[in-house]
Amino acid sequence: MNTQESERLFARAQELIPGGVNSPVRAFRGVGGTPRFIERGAGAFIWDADGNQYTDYVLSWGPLVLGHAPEVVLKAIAETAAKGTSYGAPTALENQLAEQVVGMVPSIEQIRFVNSGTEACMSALRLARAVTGREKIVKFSGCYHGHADMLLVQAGSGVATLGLPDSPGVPKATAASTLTLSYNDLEGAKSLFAELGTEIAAVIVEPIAANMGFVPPADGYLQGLHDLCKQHGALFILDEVMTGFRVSPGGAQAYWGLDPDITCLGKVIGGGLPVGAYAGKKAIMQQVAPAGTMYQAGTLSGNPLAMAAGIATLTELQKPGVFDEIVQNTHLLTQGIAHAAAQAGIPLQAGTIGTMFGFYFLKEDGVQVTDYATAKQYVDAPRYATFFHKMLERGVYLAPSAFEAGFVSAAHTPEIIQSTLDAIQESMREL
Ligand SMILES: Cc1ncc(COP(=O)(O)O)c(C=O)c1O
Ligand SMILES: N[C@H](C=O)CCC(=O)O
Repeated sequence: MNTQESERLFARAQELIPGGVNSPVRAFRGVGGTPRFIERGAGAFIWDADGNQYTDYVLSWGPLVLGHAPEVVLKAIAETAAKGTSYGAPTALENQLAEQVVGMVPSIEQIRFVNSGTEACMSALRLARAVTGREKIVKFSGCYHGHADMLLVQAGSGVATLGLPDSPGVPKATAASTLTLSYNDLEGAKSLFAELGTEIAAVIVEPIAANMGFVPPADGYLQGLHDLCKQHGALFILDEVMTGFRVSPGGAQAYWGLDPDITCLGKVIGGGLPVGAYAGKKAIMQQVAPAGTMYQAGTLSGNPLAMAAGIATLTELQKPGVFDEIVQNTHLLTQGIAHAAAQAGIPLQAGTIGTMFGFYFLKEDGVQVTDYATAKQYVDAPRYATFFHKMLERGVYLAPSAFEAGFVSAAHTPEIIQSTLDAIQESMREL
């Protein structure tokens, strides 16, 4: 495979941009080699600067649930852009996307749009602190909620991939108000609340821990966390930036029957443009300025192009059969991955919920990853790196890290999935 142009672009990028990338996970540090510079995408495929074609299971890290460059989204963006790109004043499009989200996601009564998942989580926590008058927050090791100071504590995603310490630059006092627990350990949460319950403003959790690979919640775990919050007067924040409109059209909360106080959204809600949102019960959201006193703002928040892309994406996703078909194809893929590993005699843990999936190469049989500690202990990251490159050579683009999830889109047909499975079988046989 010729990658000369990507290599040339990467060399220049490293002179201009730290590490050559504008978000660390893109740099291939977890798997080695040169990141591919992408020139275009269509449907399930992307093409790099050297003209190589890949079936894409990263999909811009989740947002592209309809695949690359879907006509409905491009048309909505073009029609909106023809009228202007930003006004810094309200538009009907914001109402329209808000109506859609309120209609789709069970717990949401009001929503505030921002520009990224980071902003959504950061603002949700400020709101929780404002509402409760408390300062401490609880997060889970290996979960990632963006890069706001108080959330860069035992974080997942690139922080986990690069094995970084908690980031320099985060004030000690800020980090001190973030308490961390192990994901899936309800007893640990109970002990913490028994000790510090009156000081805790909120628990923030990824419903599926998908920034340390793919770790589903144990039965009753998420509801158990919410019950603890209720008992102690803390708010329960569900970070659905990744799971929103992916685990089900109503997100993980609809899938598991949860009723969070605040929900964080991002990725799919912007249809591939930069959008995030925090949302929840009206009584809580009414504390946000100018309805209330908790301040949060944004020059480009509710940007018309982004709103139009989000509306088009969610409209398409709600058409009969569209979501279910993606789910079926995601299952097909995950079953095939597990089957290929079994045939090759490779210890593997694979999982899928909705349109998300993930798999770990394990160091031994009979172990299971349930949290960040077991992910670090049991996952064979070097084997994933070898596999990743074999797949890349065969034209399949997976997440360049053993600790990230995968995504399927409406453009991934059973035929495309089958050709990926053929590549998986061949690659696993060579491991
Ligand atoms: C669960 C979760 N929350 C928050 C974020 C932060 O979103 P963004 O990268 O848009 O700031 C991400 C992804 O990056 C995420 O996966
Ligand atoms: N795992 C991250 C988000 O889900 C990857 C996106 C990024 O940080 O660039």
